[in-house]
Amino acid sequence: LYCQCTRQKPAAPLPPGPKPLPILGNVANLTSAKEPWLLAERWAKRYGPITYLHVVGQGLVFLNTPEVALDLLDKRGAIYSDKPHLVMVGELCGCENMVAFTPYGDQSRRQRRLMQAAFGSSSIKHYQPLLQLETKPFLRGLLEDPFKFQDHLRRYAGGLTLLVVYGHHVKSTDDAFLKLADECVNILANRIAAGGGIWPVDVFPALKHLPDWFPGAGFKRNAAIWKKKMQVFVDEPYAFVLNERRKGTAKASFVSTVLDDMDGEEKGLDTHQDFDLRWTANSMYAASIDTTITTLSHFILAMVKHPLVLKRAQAEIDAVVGQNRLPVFEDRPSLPYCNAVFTESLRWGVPVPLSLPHRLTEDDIYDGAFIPKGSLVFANIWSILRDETLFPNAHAFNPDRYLVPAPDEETERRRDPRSYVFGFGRRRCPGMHLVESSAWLLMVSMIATLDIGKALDEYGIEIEPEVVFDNAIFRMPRPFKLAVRPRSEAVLRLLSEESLYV
Ligand code: HEM
Repeated sequence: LYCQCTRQKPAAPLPPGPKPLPILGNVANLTSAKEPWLLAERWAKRYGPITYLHVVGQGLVFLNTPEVALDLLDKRGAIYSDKPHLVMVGELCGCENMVAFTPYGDQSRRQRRLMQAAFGSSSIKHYQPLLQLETKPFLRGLLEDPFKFQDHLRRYAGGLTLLVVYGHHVKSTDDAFLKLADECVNILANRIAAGGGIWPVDVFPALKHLPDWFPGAGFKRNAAIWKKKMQVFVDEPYAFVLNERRKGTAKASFVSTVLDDMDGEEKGLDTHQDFDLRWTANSMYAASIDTTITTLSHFILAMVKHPLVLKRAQAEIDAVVGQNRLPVFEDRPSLPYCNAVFTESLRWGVPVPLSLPHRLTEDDIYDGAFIPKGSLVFANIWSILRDETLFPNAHAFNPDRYLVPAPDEETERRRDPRSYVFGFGRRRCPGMHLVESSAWLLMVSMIATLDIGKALDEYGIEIEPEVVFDNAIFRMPRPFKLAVRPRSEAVLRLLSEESLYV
């Protein structure tokens, strides 16, 4: 089949996969999938560690075990780190400079160096006081209107990211940057990248030469509007930091840290660096919102479904922290059960189940199978985190699985979901150290202050949360019903006090 699309003769058989139709390939297999990761899991069970299929000649490869994902995406990272070249998303909407879409090369390496410098594990402690600022407003919002928990999470993730990336403190939902950011993330997720970001112009690139007024060229007119909006979102918060620095009032943030480091250099910022920094900062924002909402929604869902886990975690917090203050990072080593709940939430939720696709830049042979250049390669994180040998009774939410010490370091690494949930290789999530602090803090703060459980219907009968997934990239549950109550009067008093951290 590969020979239908290229005149080259494959050097070995392609990896196994579902039988394709002539020319169209596996279009039918994919379009019917609501939760594509379930389909990928079925193929993994049937065909083994690597699955291959194609859609109109475009190869799609799923890597279904940790070994294969590490061997290819990590060890052969030099050829497995490019991104799909998308005409609509990249060229026409101007997102080609966003980190998650940047082709592999000098630009992507420069962007990742910036993120590593500012968001590497050793830098995160500088942001920890900022992370505490957004906790109380979130908890208050959740108590006021529990059904809107995802709106509160969106506001929380937005506020936190503006703070950490640009040092901008959001004080109300009318905040201009927050509104701009919300609008742009919405355009990106629900307009530009809806349907996986593939548009007819990606299949037939000649369409981009249609005149804007031409019938059917509406996508070009929309792209021009969206591109302009995204540029404002890239420039305005960045200009805010430059201005704050001129006034001497800038807070520590991703942008200010990078600029401070560059001040030491003789020439200051050249145009390249300036361009890289403003786009990299913007990418951090876009990448953090849906991932954070998804991760924390799964934690809340787990608490609704498992009241005994919540009780046990609360008892641990009461013993270590008491009820007169919120947990802080220094408490973390004394909270092993809460840490296990956090780890299990990452595993059970699988926020980005098929990771983001990497594009293979050279033909490759692995374990006797031929993987063609240009294939889009997906790490099947979902199947790895539901693997019964790694995680017995894998569908159950069970923090206890981490409480028995692992016999050795290798087992410890293999059973830690962090080895997988953030992807693999040179495009691995650069926000993972931030999440490790921010999501942990929010989870333990919820555990410390709130009773989270099932909502009751008009007859006082508990409503089982209905769990539905609509998004093909993020495993974000549709908002479900729940009940949230303060654990005590003391909690209410604590939450009404303003934060004094900054
Ligand atoms: C629990 C929350 C999160 C999860 C599960 C997650 C997961 C992922 C995954 C699976 C990828 C694809 C990696 C790959 O291609 O191999 C990714 C990429 C990325 N993530 Fe995250 N992420 C989270 C939060 C964040 C946050 C908070 C930020 C920013 C502050 C962020 C920034 C990024 C960026 C910029 C990329 C693109 C990297 C590249 O292509 O080089 N993520 N993330």
